Amino acid sequence: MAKDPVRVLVTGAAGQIGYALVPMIARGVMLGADQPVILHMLDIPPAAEALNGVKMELVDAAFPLLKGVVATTDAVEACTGVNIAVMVGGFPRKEGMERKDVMSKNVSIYKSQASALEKHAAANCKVLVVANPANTNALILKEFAPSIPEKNITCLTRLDHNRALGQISERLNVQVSDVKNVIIWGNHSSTQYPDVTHTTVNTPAGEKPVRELVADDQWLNTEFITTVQQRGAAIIKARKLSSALSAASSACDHIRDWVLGTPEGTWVSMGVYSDGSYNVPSGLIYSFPVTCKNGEWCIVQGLSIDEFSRNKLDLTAKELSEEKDLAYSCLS
Ligand SMILES: NC(=O)c1ccc[n+]([C@@H]2O[C@H](COP(=O)([O-])OP(=O)(O)OC[C@H]3O[C@@H](n4cnc5c(N)ncnc54)[C@H](O)[C@@H]3O)[C@@H](O)[C@H]2O)c1
Ligand SMILES: O=C(O)C[C@H](O)C(=O)O
Repeated sequence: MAKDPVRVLVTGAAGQIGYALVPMIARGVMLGADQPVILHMLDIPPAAEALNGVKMELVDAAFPLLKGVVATTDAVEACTGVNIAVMVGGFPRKEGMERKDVMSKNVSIYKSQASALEKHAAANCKVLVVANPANTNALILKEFAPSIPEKNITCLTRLDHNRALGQISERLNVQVSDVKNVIIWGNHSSTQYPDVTHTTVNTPAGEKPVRELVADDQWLNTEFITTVQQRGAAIIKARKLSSALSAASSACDHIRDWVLGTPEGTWVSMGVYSDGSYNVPSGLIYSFPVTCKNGEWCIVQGLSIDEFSRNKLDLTAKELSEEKDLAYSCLS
């Protein structure tokens, strides 16, 4: 029997990530090749004509799984009945701007959209915040939508996770699909900590630790980390636009694994509400290693944290606490 369609909201759908993301969702990349979808696309009035153009293209592409499209500038109409909300709408970082510069523009958007989601989304709607500052926008959304369970509000650090996998794959000249269990700790910013302590590579001789195969701790502890931390800025410098196809693809990975589950023995990185695990202060949206099953994520427990890692976990937590204070000062 055919499945009922799932309603997926994409905010900022007329923007560049939106343009890459909506066809992926309509093709089944996010929820599976047997899952029909109804797309809800929200943007602001100046982008209404462009949004309508995206809707026209979705019709023209004749996606078999796409059972309907709502394209609107009305947040209530956009949020009504949605099962999944991918929050991309906002003001992107331009060359030379720090993420903090975009804070005040974006947190007020997330405060108002929190109310629309809380009142009109389907019960148990899963929320993924992509727009920067992603962790802090997600935290504001959580705080101003108190009836949405905190487990349902997450932010995107899967792009950073995938970037780390990509760097290891290039360095070792192995398939990216053979590398697993990197961790992105903390903020989706240049203080994030890409950690390969527990990362392995599938080789003809079995699974091997990345540290053993790379055999260059100096590179892993310096250049590898900064390359992943600065990758967003490097893309902006090269494209004069922030990353879009990789962000869209990683957003699909994030929701797919959350809804359909992570493969046995594999974890992924998600920005989730901290509960004090790994002595990260509670009350932040912080990226942790998680496994997912039956539509629920769970922080991987018991991983060893050495002194080098501890300092990096604390540094990015400190930045998130400061961002939280700044966000509240922007809102007051
Ligand atoms: N977390 C990540 O890994 C990651 C990666 C890349 C980009 N980003 C962030 O994603 C966001 C979107 O990037 P982009 O390149 O698509 O930007 P973009 O400017 O191309 O698109 C943003 C869209 O949001 C719309 N918008 C603005 N305010 C809105 C509102 N109140 N409601 C609905 N829509 C609104 C704009 O009109 C625009 O169409 C940016 O904040 C960017 O920094 C995050
Ligand atoms: O760094 C940015 O502002 C862009 C985006 O978050 C990215 O990681 O590519």
